[in-house]
Amino acid sequence: MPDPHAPDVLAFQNVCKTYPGQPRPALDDLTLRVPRGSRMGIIGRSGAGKSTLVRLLSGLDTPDAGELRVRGEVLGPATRAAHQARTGLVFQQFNLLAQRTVLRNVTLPLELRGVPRARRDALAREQLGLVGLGDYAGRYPAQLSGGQKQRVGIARALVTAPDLLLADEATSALDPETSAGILQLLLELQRERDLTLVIVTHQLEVVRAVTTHVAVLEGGQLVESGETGAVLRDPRHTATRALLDAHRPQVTLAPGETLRRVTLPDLTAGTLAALARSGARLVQAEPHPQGVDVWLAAPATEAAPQPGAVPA
Ligand SMILES: Nc1ncnc2c1ncn2[C@@H]1O[C@H](COP(=O)(O)OP(=O)(O)OP(=O)(O)O)[C@@H](O)[C@H]1O
Repeated sequence: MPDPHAPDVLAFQNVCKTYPGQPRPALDDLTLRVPRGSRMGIIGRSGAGKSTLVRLLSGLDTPDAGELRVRGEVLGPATRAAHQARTGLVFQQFNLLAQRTVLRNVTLPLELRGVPRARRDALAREQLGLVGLGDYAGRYPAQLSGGQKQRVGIARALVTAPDLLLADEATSALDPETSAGILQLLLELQRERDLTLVIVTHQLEVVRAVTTHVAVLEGGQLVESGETGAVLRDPRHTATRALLDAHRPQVTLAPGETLRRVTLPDLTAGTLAALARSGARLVQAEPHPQGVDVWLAAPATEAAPQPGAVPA
């Protein structure tokens, strides 16, 4: 669990950013704290300002106004290089160099820092082992699956031993199963190394599976933030509710089908309303690691069969 008394690792204070020629700010007076050791999810619809927030966090871009503090220091020209040295980045499209082997992709950040070859090879091999790719050092990116490419991306991000990891849509290009493996890996590495993880995603299941805290952006503004469970259970802002509604499962029972078991993310009023709209009737619910397992019955069913009598 993150220590509630630890100093925030990141603090945005009234941060504004407008891109040249744009009528509206991409970030508008953003104030947000990311506790050390937490896993912060940044969500919001397209254009809400998520990638801009990551660009500022990574030191790739600067705010027009306001202040960004990292580990207690204002991020600026004097501190940027040191901040970037302690920050790992994982991208949606992996950003591997095609002409380099897996090993040489992972050693790249160490090369840029002048680490001697034997040392950087040893560190990179160690990282590759940790992400499950110990035998892939000599391969090229084109010879890897999407999930393997992302593992290389994670090894490269962590080879410099950062204490902050920024993941921008790290699993959006992957299928659900591969995605789950990558999230599990991120979770394990975050815990083992006591990393602070900031994860930008449009996938609500990623927020649910991985994050301790969540911040919701809308039109460049922070409209809601807090512990993930609380925000998802009881969303206060219409933008958060709209994001949750967009992810609610649409359950339609086939003609003749009387009962079906499905896993729902939660049983909040929004989910129940979505179920009511779909016409399905909730028969029974029980906890499930990813939410709630529910048995749904068609509305026309006179006497719904008992769940235990129906094969799952
Ligand atoms: N380089 C740029 N030049 C001009 N405008 C930009 C630039 N990058 C982003 N914007 C604008 O800033 C706003 C926020 O964009 P940003 O990419 O941060 O949103 P986002 O939440 O990451 O969106 P998405 O989920 O689609 O990636 C948008 O209105 C976008 O059009």
